[in-house]
Amino acid sequence: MEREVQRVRQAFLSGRSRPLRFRLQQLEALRRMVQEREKDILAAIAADLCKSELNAYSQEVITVLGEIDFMLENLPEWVTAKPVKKNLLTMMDEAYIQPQPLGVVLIIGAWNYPFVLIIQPLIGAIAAGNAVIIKPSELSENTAKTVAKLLPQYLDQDLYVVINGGVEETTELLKQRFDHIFYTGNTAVGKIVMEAAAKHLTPVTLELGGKSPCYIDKDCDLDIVCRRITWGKYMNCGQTCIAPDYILCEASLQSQIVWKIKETVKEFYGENIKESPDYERIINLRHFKRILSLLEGQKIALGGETDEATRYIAPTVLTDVDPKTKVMQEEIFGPVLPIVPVKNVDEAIDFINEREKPLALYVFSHNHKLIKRMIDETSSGGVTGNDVIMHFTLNSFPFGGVGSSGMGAYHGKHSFDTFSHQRPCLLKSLKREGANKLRYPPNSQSKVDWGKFFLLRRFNKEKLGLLVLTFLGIVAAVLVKKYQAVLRRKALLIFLVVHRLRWSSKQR
Ligand SMILES: NC(=O)c1ccc[n+]([C@@H]2O[C@H](COP(=O)([O-])OP(=O)(O)OC[C@H]3O[C@@H](n4cnc5c(N)ncnc54)[C@H](O)[C@@H]3O)[C@@H](O)[C@H]2O)c1
Ligand SMILES: CCCCCCCC=O
Repeated sequence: MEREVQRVRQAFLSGRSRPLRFRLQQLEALRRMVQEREKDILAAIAADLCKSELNAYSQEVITVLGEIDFMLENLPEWVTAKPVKKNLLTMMDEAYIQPQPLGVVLIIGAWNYPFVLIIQPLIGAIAAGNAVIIKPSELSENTAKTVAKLLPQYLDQDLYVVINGGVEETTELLKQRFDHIFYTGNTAVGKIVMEAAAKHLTPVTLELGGKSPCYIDKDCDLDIVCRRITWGKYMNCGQTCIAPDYILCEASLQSQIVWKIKETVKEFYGENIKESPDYERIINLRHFKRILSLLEGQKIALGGETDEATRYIAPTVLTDVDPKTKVMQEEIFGPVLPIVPVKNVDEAIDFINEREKPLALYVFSHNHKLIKRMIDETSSGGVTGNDVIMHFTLNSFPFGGVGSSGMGAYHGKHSFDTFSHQRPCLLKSLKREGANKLRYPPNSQSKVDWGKFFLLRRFNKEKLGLLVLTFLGIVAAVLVKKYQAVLRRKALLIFLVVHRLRWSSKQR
Protein backbone atom coordinates (compact mmCIF):
# COMPACT_ATOMS: atom_id res chain seq x y z
CA MET A 1 0.00 0.00 0.00
CA GLU A 2 2.77 2.36 1.04
CA ARG A 3 4.64 1.66 -2.20
CA GLU A 4 1.52 2.33 -4.26
CA VAL A 5 0.92 5.68 -2.57
CA GLN A 6 4.61 6.51 -3.07
CA ARG A 7 4.31 5.70 -6.77
CA VAL A 8 1.37 8.09 -7.11
CA ARG A 9 3.24 10.76 -5.15
CA GLN A 10 6.27 10.43 -7.43
CA ALA A 11 3.97 10.88 -10.41
CA PHE A 12 2.54 14.02 -8.82
CA LEU A 13 6.01 15.34 -8.08
CA SER A 14 6.94 14.91 -11.74
CA GLY A 15 4.68 17.94 -12.26
CA ARG A 16 2.82 16.56 -15.22
CA SER A 17 -0.65 16.74 -13.65
CA ARG A 18 -0.37 20.53 -13.34
CA PRO A 19 -0.51 22.07 -16.83
CA LEU A 20 -3.98 23.11 -17.91
CA ARG A 21 -3.58 21.25 -21.23
CA PHE A 22 -2.89 17.99 -19.43
CA ARG A 23 -5.90 18.39 -17.11
CA LEU A 24 -8.18 19.07 -20.06
CA GLN A 25 -6.79 16.05 -21.93
CA GLN A 26 -7.40 13.76 -18.95
CA LEU A 27 -10.95 15.06 -18.51
CA GLU A 28 -11.61 14.50 -22.21
CA ALA A 29 -10.19 10.98 -21.90
CA LEU A 30 -12.48 10.35 -18.95
CA ARG A 31 -15.45 11.53 -21.00
CA ARG A 32 -14.36 9.19 -23.81
CA MET A 33 -14.22 6.34 -21.31
CA VAL A 34 -17.77 7.00 -20.11
CA GLN A 35 -19.09 7.26 -23.65
CA GLU A 36 -17.20 4.32 -25.18
CA ARG A 37 -17.63 1.99 -22.20
CA GLU A 38 -21.14 3.06 -21.25
CA LYS A 39 -22.50 -0.49 -21.62
CA ASP A 40 -19.89 -1.94 -19.21
CA ILE A 41 -20.56 0.79 -16.68
CA LEU A 42 -24.34 0.44 -16.81
CA ALA A 43 -24.11 -3.34 -16.59
CA ALA A 44 -21.92 -3.10 -13.50
CA ILE A 45 -24.29 -0.67 -11.74
CA ALA A 46 -27.24 -2.88 -12.74
CA ALA A 47 -25.53 -5.93 -11.26
CA ASP A 48 -24.81 -4.13 -7.99
CA LEU A 49 -28.20 -2.54 -7.39
CA CYS A 50 -30.68 -4.36 -9.69
CA LYS A 51 -31.01 -1.07 -11.49
CA SER A 52 -32.25 -0.69 -15.05
CA GLU A 53 -29.73 0.67 -17.52
CA LEU A 54 -32.02 3.64 -18.17
CA ASN A 55 -32.10 4.53 -14.48
CA ALA A 56 -28.36 4.01 -14.07
CA TYR A 57 -27.81 6.30 -17.02
CA SER A 58 -30.11 9.06 -15.78
CA GLN A 59 -29.04 8.90 -12.14
CA GLU A 60 -25.28 8.48 -12.57
CA VAL A 61 -23.90 8.80 -16.10
CA ILE A 62 -25.70 12.04 -16.99
CA THR A 63 -24.36 13.70 -13.84
CA VAL A 64 -20.80 12.61 -14.67
CA LEU A 65 -20.96 13.77 -18.28
CA GLY A 66 -22.52 17.08 -17.24
CA GLU A 67 -19.78 17.64 -14.66
CA ILE A 68 -16.99 16.91 -17.18
CA ASP A 69 -18.50 19.31 -19.74
CA PHE A 70 -18.84 22.00 -17.08
CA MET A 71 -15.19 21.59 -16.04
CA LEU A 72 -13.89 21.64 -19.60
CA GLU A 73 -15.81 24.84 -20.26
CA ASN A 74 -14.77 26.69 -17.12
CA LEU A 75 -11.37 25.33 -16.14
CA PRO A 76 -9.29 27.74 -18.25
CA GLU A 77 -10.80 30.63 -16.32
CA TRP A 78 -10.59 28.99 -12.90
CA VAL A 79 -6.88 28.11 -13.12
CA THR A 80 -5.80 31.66 -13.89
CA ALA A 81 -4.36 33.80 -11.13
CA LYS A 82 -6.86 36.35 -9.78
CA PRO A 83 -5.55 39.82 -8.86
CA VAL A 84 -6.71 40.99 -5.44
CA LYS A 85 -7.54 44.40 -3.99
CA LYS A 86 -4.47 46.04 -2.49
CA ASN A 87 -3.90 48.37 0.45
CA LEU A 88 -1.76 51.52 0.58
CA LEU A 89 1.30 49.52 1.65
CA THR A 90 1.13 47.15 -1.30
CA MET A 91 -0.31 49.36 -4.01
CA MET A 92 2.94 49.29 -5.99
CA ASP A 93 3.24 45.48 -5.76
CA GLU A 94 1.78 42.53 -7.60
CA ALA A 95 -0.83 40.70 -5.51
CA TYR A 96 -2.85 37.77 -6.74
CA ILE A 97 -4.32 34.40 -5.73
CA GLN A 98 -3.04 31.39 -7.63
CA PRO A 99 -5.04 28.14 -7.22
CA GLN A 100 -2.65 25.21 -6.90
CA PRO A 101 -3.17 21.44 -6.62
CA LEU A 102 -3.01 19.95 -3.13
CA GLY A 103 -1.02 16.85 -4.08
CA VAL A 104 -2.19 13.27 -3.65
CA VAL A 105 -5.89 12.97 -2.92
CA LEU A 106 -7.67 9.89 -1.54
CA ILE A 107 -11.29 9.43 -2.63
CA ILE A 108 -13.31 6.83 -0.70
CA GLY A 109 -16.70 6.07 -2.24
CA ALA A 110 -19.99 4.59 -1.04
CA TRP A 111 -22.01 1.85 -2.72
CA ASN A 112 -25.42 3.47 -3.25
CA TYR A 113 -24.49 5.46 -6.37
CA PRO A 114 -21.25 3.60 -6.92
CA PHE A 115 -20.12 5.30 -10.11
CA VAL A 116 -21.00 8.97 -9.65
CA LEU A 117 -19.84 9.07 -6.03
CA ILE A 118 -16.24 8.29 -7.04
CA ILE A 119 -16.09 9.77 -10.53
CA GLN A 120 -17.59 13.18 -9.70
CA PRO A 121 -14.97 13.93 -7.02
CA LEU A 122 -12.30 12.47 -9.35
CA ILE A 123 -13.30 15.04 -11.99
CA GLY A 124 -12.78 17.85 -9.48
CA ALA A 125 -9.45 16.45 -8.31
CA ILE A 126 -8.11 16.10 -11.88
CA ALA A 127 -9.38 19.57 -12.76
CA ALA A 128 -7.45 21.00 -9.82
CA GLY A 129 -4.26 19.22 -10.96
CA ASN A 130 -3.95 16.52 -8.30
CA ALA A 131 -2.91 12.87 -8.34
CA VAL A 132 -5.67 10.60 -7.04
CA ILE A 133 -6.14 7.26 -5.34
CA ILE A 134 -9.71 5.99 -5.54
CA LYS A 135 -11.10 3.43 -3.11
CA PRO A 136 -14.56 2.39 -4.35
CA SER A 137 -16.97 0.69 -1.97
CA GLU A 138 -16.48 -3.05 -1.70
CA LEU A 139 -20.26 -3.49 -1.40
CA SER A 140 -20.77 -2.43 -5.02
CA GLU A 141 -18.06 -4.76 -6.23
CA ASN A 142 -19.09 -4.91 -9.89
CA THR A 143 -18.75 -1.17 -10.32
CA ALA A 144 -15.54 -1.22 -8.27
CA LYS A 145 -13.98 -3.84 -10.57
CA THR A 146 -15.19 -2.13 -13.73
CA VAL A 147 -13.76 1.23 -12.72
CA ALA A 148 -10.44 -0.43 -11.76
CA LYS A 149 -10.33 -2.07 -15.20
CA LEU A 150 -11.36 0.94 -17.27
CA LEU A 151 -9.58 3.92 -15.72
CA PRO A 152 -6.02 2.77 -16.56
CA GLN A 153 -7.08 2.27 -20.18
CA TYR A 154 -7.94 5.95 -20.52
CA LEU A 155 -6.14 7.97 -17.85
CA ASP A 156 -2.51 8.39 -16.79
CA GLN A 157 -1.79 5.14 -14.99
CA ASP A 158 0.57 6.52 -12.37
CA LEU A 159 -1.41 9.62 -11.46
CA TYR A 160 -4.88 8.11 -11.10
CA VAL A 161 -4.99 4.75 -9.39
CA VAL A 162 -7.87 2.56 -8.17
CA ILE A 163 -7.30 0.42 -5.08
CA ASN A 164 -10.05 -2.07 -4.34
CA GLY A 165 -10.68 -3.70 -1.00
CA GLY A 166 -12.74 -3.66 2.17
CA VAL A 167 -12.29 -2.37 5.69
CA GLU A 168 -8.84 -3.94 6.06
CA GLU A 169 -7.45 -2.33 2.90
CA THR A 170 -9.08 1.02 3.67
CA THR A 171 -7.65 0.95 7.19
CA GLU A 172 -4.19 0.31 5.75
CA LEU A 173 -4.67 3.03 3.15
CA LEU A 174 -5.72 5.51 5.82
CA LYS A 175 -2.36 5.05 7.58
CA GLN A 176 -0.63 6.67 4.61
CA ARG A 177 -0.13 10.39 4.25
CA PHE A 178 -2.43 12.17 1.79
CA ASP A 179 -2.88 15.84 0.99
CA HIS A 180 -6.66 15.56 1.12
CA ILE A 181 -9.15 12.81 1.90
CA PHE A 182 -12.59 12.93 0.32
CA TYR A 183 -14.88 10.40 1.99
CA THR A 184 -18.49 9.52 1.18
CA GLY A 185 -20.34 7.18 3.52
CA ASN A 186 -21.86 6.89 6.96
CA THR A 187 -21.13 9.18 9.88
CA ALA A 188 -19.54 6.49 12.10
CA VAL A 189 -16.88 5.67 9.49
CA GLY A 190 -16.54 9.40 8.80
CA LYS A 191 -15.20 9.75 12.35
CA ILE A 192 -12.68 6.93 11.72
CA VAL A 193 -11.52 8.64 8.53
CA MET A 194 -11.15 11.99 10.26
CA GLU A 195 -9.20 10.46 13.13
CA ALA A 196 -6.79 8.77 10.72
CA ALA A 197 -6.43 11.99 8.72
CA ALA A 198 -5.70 13.98 11.89
CA LYS A 199 -2.51 11.94 12.45
CA HIS A 200 -1.05 13.57 9.32
CA LEU A 201 -3.00 16.84 9.65
CA THR A 202 -4.66 15.95 6.37
CA PRO A 203 -7.74 18.02 5.54
CA VAL A 204 -10.93 16.07 4.90
CA THR A 205 -14.17 16.46 3.04
CA LEU A 206 -16.80 14.25 4.64
CA GLU A 207 -19.93 13.59 2.60
CA LEU A 208 -22.06 11.87 5.23
CA GLY A 209 -25.73 11.12 5.79
CA GLY A 210 -28.44 11.55 8.39
CA LYS A 211 -32.19 11.87 8.63
CA SER A 212 -33.44 14.41 6.10
CA PRO A 213 -36.85 15.76 7.20
CA CYS A 214 -39.70 16.71 4.92
CA TYR A 215 -42.33 19.11 6.23
CA ILE A 216 -45.70 19.24 4.46
CA ASP A 217 -47.80 22.30 5.18
CA LYS A 218 -51.57 21.96 4.97
CA ASP A 219 -51.60 24.75 2.38
CA CYS A 220 -50.32 22.83 -0.63
CA ASP A 221 -51.31 20.65 -3.55
CA LEU A 222 -50.99 17.16 -2.04
CA ASP A 223 -51.21 15.36 -5.41
CA ILE A 224 -48.06 17.05 -6.64
CA VAL A 225 -46.33 16.90 -3.25
CA CYS A 226 -46.89 13.16 -2.92
CA ARG A 227 -45.73 12.48 -6.48
CA ARG A 228 -42.47 14.32 -5.87
CA ILE A 229 -41.90 12.68 -2.49
CA THR A 230 -42.67 9.21 -3.87
CA TRP A 231 -40.11 9.75 -6.62
CA GLY A 232 -37.36 10.94 -4.25
CA LYS A 233 -38.05 8.45 -1.47
CA TYR A 234 -38.34 5.22 -3.47
CA MET A 235 -35.71 6.03 -6.12
CA ASN A 236 -32.85 3.53 -5.71
CA CYS A 237 -35.10 1.75 -3.18
CA GLY A 238 -34.66 4.56 -0.66
CA GLN A 239 -30.88 4.18 -0.68
CA THR A 240 -30.16 7.84 -1.44
CA CYS A 241 -28.25 10.08 0.93
CA ILE A 242 -30.67 12.98 0.38
CA ALA A 243 -33.90 10.96 0.21
CA PRO A 244 -36.64 12.43 2.43
CA ASP A 245 -36.13 10.27 5.52
CA TYR A 246 -39.43 11.10 7.27
CA ILE A 247 -42.47 13.38 6.94
CA LEU A 248 -43.63 15.94 9.48
CA CYS A 249 -47.21 17.16 9.02
CA GLU A 250 -50.45 17.79 10.89
CA ALA A 251 -52.06 14.49 11.95
CA SER A 252 -55.15 15.17 9.84
CA LEU A 253 -53.09 15.08 6.61
CA GLN A 254 -51.74 11.57 7.16
CA SER A 255 -54.52 9.52 5.57
CA GLN A 256 -54.59 11.69 2.43
CA ILE A 257 -50.81 11.48 2.11
CA VAL A 258 -50.87 7.68 2.43
CA TRP A 259 -53.65 7.43 -0.15
CA LYS A 260 -51.87 9.70 -2.65
CA ILE A 261 -48.50 7.95 -2.22
CA LYS A 262 -50.29 4.64 -2.78
CA GLU A 263 -51.80 5.95 -6.03
CA THR A 264 -48.44 7.32 -7.19
CA VAL A 265 -46.62 4.07 -6.39
CA LYS A 266 -49.15 2.31 -8.65
CA GLU A 267 -48.63 4.93 -11.37
CA PHE A 268 -44.80 4.65 -11.17
CA TYR A 269 -44.25 0.93 -10.63
CA GLY A 270 -47.49 -0.73 -11.75
CA GLU A 271 -49.66 -3.25 -9.90
CA ASN A 272 -46.76 -5.66 -9.44
CA ILE A 273 -43.89 -3.61 -8.10
CA LYS A 274 -41.51 -6.59 -8.11
CA GLU A 275 -41.79 -6.68 -11.89
CA SER A 276 -41.05 -3.01 -12.36
CA PRO A 277 -37.68 -2.25 -14.02
CA ASP A 278 -37.71 1.03 -12.09
CA TYR A 279 -37.75 -0.45 -8.59
CA GLU A 280 -34.38 -1.51 -7.18
CA ARG A 281 -33.38 -3.90 -4.40
CA ILE A 282 -31.56 -3.53 -1.07
CA ILE A 283 -27.79 -3.80 -1.49
CA ASN A 284 -27.23 -6.80 0.83
CA LEU A 285 -28.79 -9.00 3.49
CA ARG A 286 -27.33 -7.03 6.39
CA HIS A 287 -29.02 -3.83 5.24
CA PHE A 288 -32.22 -5.77 4.37
CA LYS A 289 -32.46 -7.11 7.95
CA ARG A 290 -31.55 -3.73 9.41
CA ILE A 291 -34.41 -2.05 7.54
CA LEU A 292 -36.89 -4.79 8.51
CA SER A 293 -36.00 -4.29 12.15
CA LEU A 294 -37.13 -0.66 11.83
CA LEU A 295 -40.68 -1.82 11.07
CA GLU A 296 -41.15 -3.63 14.36
CA GLY A 297 -44.05 -2.26 16.37
CA GLN A 298 -44.98 0.31 13.72
CA LYS A 299 -48.36 1.02 12.09
CA ILE A 300 -47.80 0.06 8.43
CA ALA A 301 -50.24 2.11 6.35
CA LEU A 302 -48.78 1.12 2.99
CA GLY A 303 -46.44 -1.64 1.76
CA GLY A 304 -44.51 -3.71 4.26
CA GLU A 305 -44.18 -6.72 1.91
CA THR A 306 -40.69 -8.17 1.76
CA ASP A 307 -38.77 -10.99 0.07
CA GLU A 308 -35.49 -11.96 1.63
CA ALA A 309 -34.30 -14.05 -1.34
CA THR A 310 -34.29 -11.02 -3.64
CA ARG A 311 -33.88 -8.41 -0.89
CA TYR A 312 -37.12 -6.79 -1.93
CA ILE A 313 -38.89 -4.34 0.37
CA ALA A 314 -42.05 -2.73 -0.98
CA PRO A 315 -42.52 1.05 -0.85
CA THR A 316 -43.70 1.44 2.73
CA VAL A 317 -45.34 4.24 4.73
CA LEU A 318 -45.69 4.25 8.53
CA THR A 319 -48.19 6.53 10.26
CA ASP A 320 -48.43 8.05 13.76
CA VAL A 321 -44.80 7.26 14.34
CA ASP A 322 -43.47 7.87 17.83
CA PRO A 323 -40.21 9.88 17.56
CA LYS A 324 -38.70 7.73 20.31
CA THR A 325 -38.91 4.51 18.27
CA LYS A 326 -35.94 3.00 16.43
CA VAL A 327 -37.05 4.09 12.96
CA MET A 328 -36.65 7.70 14.11
CA GLN A 329 -33.28 7.16 15.77
CA GLU A 330 -31.16 6.26 12.73
CA GLU A 331 -31.00 7.06 9.02
CA ILE A 332 -33.42 4.66 7.30
CA PHE A 333 -31.64 4.33 3.94
CA GLY A 334 -34.40 2.12 2.58
CA PRO A 335 -37.96 2.40 1.17
CA VAL A 336 -39.66 3.10 4.51
CA LEU A 337 -41.31 6.47 5.07
CA PRO A 338 -42.46 7.33 8.60
CA ILE A 339 -44.98 10.12 9.16
CA VAL A 340 -44.55 11.92 12.47
CA PRO A 341 -47.55 14.14 13.31
CA VAL A 342 -46.80 17.67 14.53
CA LYS A 343 -49.26 20.42 15.52
CA ASN A 344 -47.88 23.13 13.27
CA VAL A 345 -44.80 24.60 11.63
CA ASP A 346 -43.43 25.84 14.99
CA GLU A 347 -43.40 22.32 16.32
CA ALA A 348 -41.85 21.05 13.07
CA ILE A 349 -39.04 23.60 13.36
CA ASP A 350 -38.40 22.64 17.00
CA PHE A 351 -38.44 18.95 16.05
CA ILE A 352 -35.77 19.52 13.39
CA ASN A 353 -33.62 21.74 15.59
CA GLU A 354 -33.65 19.27 18.49
CA ARG A 355 -31.90 16.70 16.27
CA GLU A 356 -28.58 16.44 14.38
CA LYS A 357 -28.26 18.76 11.40
CA PRO A 358 -29.52 16.85 8.36
CA LEU A 359 -27.94 16.56 4.93
CA ALA A 360 -31.10 17.85 3.24
CA LEU A 361 -34.33 19.51 4.29
CA TYR A 362 -37.56 19.63 2.32
CA VAL A 363 -40.55 21.85 2.84
CA PHE A 364 -43.76 21.88 0.82
CA SER A 365 -46.19 24.80 0.89
CA HIS A 366 -47.92 27.37 -1.28
CA ASN A 367 -46.87 29.85 1.37
CA HIS A 368 -43.51 31.26 0.32
CA LYS A 369 -43.07 33.02 3.68
CA LEU A 370 -43.43 29.72 5.51
CA ILE A 371 -40.74 28.14 3.33
CA LYS A 372 -38.43 31.10 3.97
CA ARG A 373 -39.08 30.87 7.69
CA MET A 374 -38.25 27.17 7.70
CA ILE A 375 -34.98 27.95 5.90
CA ASP A 376 -34.12 30.83 8.26
CA GLU A 377 -34.86 28.96 11.47
CA THR A 378 -33.23 25.59 10.74
CA SER A 379 -29.91 24.28 9.42
CA SER A 380 -29.11 21.50 6.94
CA GLY A 381 -26.58 20.70 4.21
CA GLY A 382 -29.01 21.84 1.49
CA VAL A 383 -32.69 22.72 1.14
CA THR A 384 -35.25 22.28 -1.58
CA GLY A 385 -38.63 23.95 -1.33
CA ASN A 386 -41.57 22.20 -2.98
CA ASP A 387 -39.46 19.33 -4.30
CA VAL A 388 -36.89 16.76 -3.19
CA ILE A 389 -33.38 15.73 -4.34
CA MET A 390 -33.21 18.39 -7.05
CA HIS A 391 -30.61 20.65 -5.41
CA PHE A 392 -28.11 17.81 -6.05
CA THR A 393 -28.45 18.34 -9.80
CA LEU A 394 -27.44 22.00 -9.86
CA ASN A 395 -23.66 22.13 -10.06
CA SER A 396 -23.48 25.79 -9.16
CA PHE A 397 -24.54 24.70 -5.66
CA PRO A 398 -21.98 23.40 -3.16
CA PHE A 399 -23.13 19.89 -2.29
CA GLY A 400 -22.31 18.76 1.24
CA GLY A 401 -23.47 18.46 4.80
CA VAL A 402 -23.20 20.49 7.98
CA GLY A 403 -22.59 19.26 11.52
CA SER A 404 -22.99 15.51 11.66
CA SER A 405 -24.09 15.30 8.01
CA GLY A 406 -20.61 16.27 6.87
CA MET A 407 -18.07 18.97 6.21
CA GLY A 408 -16.84 20.55 3.02
CA ALA A 409 -18.62 20.41 -0.30
CA TYR A 410 -18.17 19.68 -3.99
CA HIS A 411 -19.74 19.83 -7.47
CA GLY A 412 -18.63 22.18 -10.24
CA LYS A 413 -16.42 25.06 -9.10
CA HIS A 414 -16.85 23.91 -5.50
CA SER A 415 -15.03 20.68 -6.39
CA PHE A 416 -12.24 22.64 -8.01
CA ASP A 417 -11.93 24.78 -4.86
CA THR A 418 -12.09 21.77 -2.54
CA PHE A 419 -9.12 20.17 -4.29
CA SER A 420 -7.11 23.40 -4.70
CA HIS A 421 -5.03 25.50 -2.40
CA GLN A 422 -5.81 29.18 -2.88
CA ARG A 423 -2.27 30.48 -2.69
CA PRO A 424 -1.82 34.19 -1.96
CA CYS A 425 1.15 35.55 -3.93
CA LEU A 426 2.65 38.96 -3.15
CA LEU A 427 5.49 40.11 -5.41
CA LYS A 428 7.39 43.14 -4.16
CA SER A 429 10.30 45.01 -5.63
CA LEU A 430 13.65 45.39 -3.86
CA LYS A 431 13.35 49.12 -4.44
CA ARG A 432 11.36 51.72 -2.45
CA GLU A 433 13.02 50.71 0.82
CA GLY A 434 12.21 54.16 2.29
CA ALA A 435 8.53 53.23 2.76
CA ASN A 436 9.49 49.89 4.29
CA LYS A 437 11.55 51.56 7.03
CA LEU A 438 8.26 52.29 8.79
CA ARG A 439 7.97 48.69 9.91
CA TYR A 440 11.57 48.14 10.97
CA PRO A 441 12.69 48.63 14.58
CA PRO A 442 13.13 50.78 16.53
CA ASN A 443 9.42 51.51 16.69
CA SER A 444 8.06 54.98 17.47
CA GLN A 445 4.72 56.72 17.86
CA SER A 446 5.24 58.33 14.50
CA LYS A 447 5.71 54.93 12.83
CA VAL A 448 2.58 53.60 14.54
CA ASP A 449 0.67 56.65 13.24
CA TRP A 450 1.91 55.91 9.74
CA GLY A 451 0.93 52.25 10.18
CA LYS A 452 -2.56 53.39 11.23
CA PHE A 453 -2.74 55.53 8.14
CA PHE A 454 -1.56 52.87 5.70
CA LEU A 455 -3.42 49.90 7.12
CA LEU A 456 -6.45 51.33 8.93
CA ARG A 457 -6.76 54.55 6.92
CA ARG A 458 -6.98 56.46 10.19
CA PHE A 459 -4.93 59.56 10.52
CA ASN A 460 -3.86 62.15 12.99
CA LYS A 461 -5.29 65.58 12.04
CA GLU A 462 -2.01 67.33 12.92
CA LYS A 463 -0.30 65.32 10.26
CA LEU A 464 -2.86 66.10 7.62
CA GLY A 465 -0.42 68.24 5.61
CA LEU A 466 2.16 65.50 5.71
CA LEU A 467 -0.42 62.97 4.60
CA VAL A 468 -1.48 65.10 1.65
CA LEU A 469 2.20 65.37 0.74
CA THR A 470 2.59 61.59 1.03
CA PHE A 471 -0.49 61.05 -1.06
CA LEU A 472 0.90 63.34 -3.75
CA GLY A 473 4.19 61.45 -3.49
CA ILE A 474 2.37 58.17 -4.04
CA VAL A 475 0.47 59.60 -7.01
CA ALA A 476 3.78 60.84 -8.41
CA ALA A 477 5.34 57.42 -7.85
CA VAL A 478 2.44 55.74 -9.62
CA LEU A 479 2.74 58.15 -12.52
CA VAL A 480 6.48 57.64 -12.65
CA LYS A 481 5.97 53.89 -12.73
CA LYS A 482 3.32 54.18 -15.42
CA TYR A 483 5.31 56.52 -17.64
CA GLN A 484 8.70 55.15 -16.65
CA ALA A 485 9.83 54.43 -20.22
CA VAL A 486 8.82 57.89 -21.50
CA LEU A 487 10.44 59.62 -18.52
CA ARG A 488 13.58 57.56 -18.93
CA ARG A 489 13.83 58.64 -22.60
CA LYS A 490 13.18 62.28 -21.62
CA ALA A 491 15.80 62.14 -18.84
CA LEU A 492 18.31 60.62 -21.23
CA LEU A 493 17.62 63.36 -23.74
CA ILE A 494 18.04 66.07 -21.11
CA PHE A 495 21.26 64.44 -19.91
CA LEU A 496 22.65 64.28 -23.46
CA VAL A 497 21.72 67.91 -24.17
CA VAL A 498 23.26 69.11 -20.88
CA HIS A 499 26.35 67.00 -21.51
CA ARG A 500 26.66 68.34 -25.05
CA LEU A 501 26.30 71.97 -23.86
CA ARG A 502 28.93 71.49 -21.16
CA TRP A 503 31.26 69.83 -23.66
CA SER A 504 30.86 72.59 -26.23
CA SER A 505 31.38 75.35 -23.58
CA LYS A 506 34.60 73.55 -22.50
CA GLN A 507 35.74 73.47 -26.18
CA ARG A 508 35.18 77.17 -26.40
N1 LIG B 1 -23.33 12.97 1.46
C1 LIG B 1 -23.25 12.21 0.40
O1 LIG B 1 -22.96 12.64 -0.70
C2 LIG B 1 -23.56 10.75 0.52
C3 LIG B 1 -23.69 9.99 -0.65
C4 LIG B 1 -23.94 8.65 -0.52
C5 LIG B 1 -24.08 8.07 0.72
N2 LIG B 1 -23.96 8.84 1.82
C6 LIG B 1 -24.16 8.27 3.14
O2 LIG B 1 -23.40 7.09 3.24
C7 LIG B 1 -24.07 6.13 4.02
C8 LIG B 1 -24.19 4.84 3.24
O3 LIG B 1 -22.96 4.43 2.85
P1 LIG B 1 -22.15 3.34 3.69
O4 LIG B 1 -21.40 3.99 4.76
O5 LIG B 1 -23.08 2.24 4.03
O6 LIG B 1 -21.17 2.95 2.54
P2 LIG B 1 -20.03 1.88 2.53
O7 LIG B 1 -20.35 0.72 3.39
O8 LIG B 1 -19.77 1.67 1.09
O9 LIG B 1 -18.82 2.63 3.20
C9 LIG B 1 -18.26 3.78 2.63
C10 LIG B 1 -16.78 3.59 2.44
O10 LIG B 1 -16.18 3.49 3.71
C11 LIG B 1 -15.30 2.39 3.75
N3 LIG B 1 -15.33 1.83 5.10
C12 LIG B 1 -16.32 1.10 5.66
N4 LIG B 1 -16.00 0.79 6.92
C13 LIG B 1 -14.78 1.31 7.16
C14 LIG B 1 -13.89 1.31 8.28
N5 LIG B 1 -14.22 0.70 9.42
N6 LIG B 1 -12.74 1.97 8.15
C15 LIG B 1 -12.40 2.57 7.01
N7 LIG B 1 -13.18 2.59 5.92
C16 LIG B 1 -14.35 1.97 5.99
C17 LIG B 1 -15.86 1.42 2.73
O11 LIG B 1 -14.84 0.59 2.24
C18 LIG B 1 -16.41 2.33 1.68
O12 LIG B 1 -15.47 2.63 0.69
C19 LIG B 1 -25.39 6.74 4.36
O13 LIG B 1 -25.31 7.30 5.63
C20 LIG B 1 -25.57 7.82 3.32
O14 LIG B 1 -26.41 8.85 3.70
C21 LIG B 1 -23.69 10.15 1.75
C1 LIG C 1 -30.41 12.28 -9.95
C2 LIG C 1 -30.31 11.85 -8.56
C3 LIG C 1 -28.94 11.49 -8.09
C4 LIG C 1 -28.91 11.43 -6.60
C5 LIG C 1 -27.54 11.13 -6.08
C6 LIG C 1 -27.51 11.26 -4.61
C7 LIG C 1 -26.20 10.89 -4.05
C8 LIG C 1 -26.35 10.48 -2.63
O1 LIG C 1 -26.73 9.37 -2.32
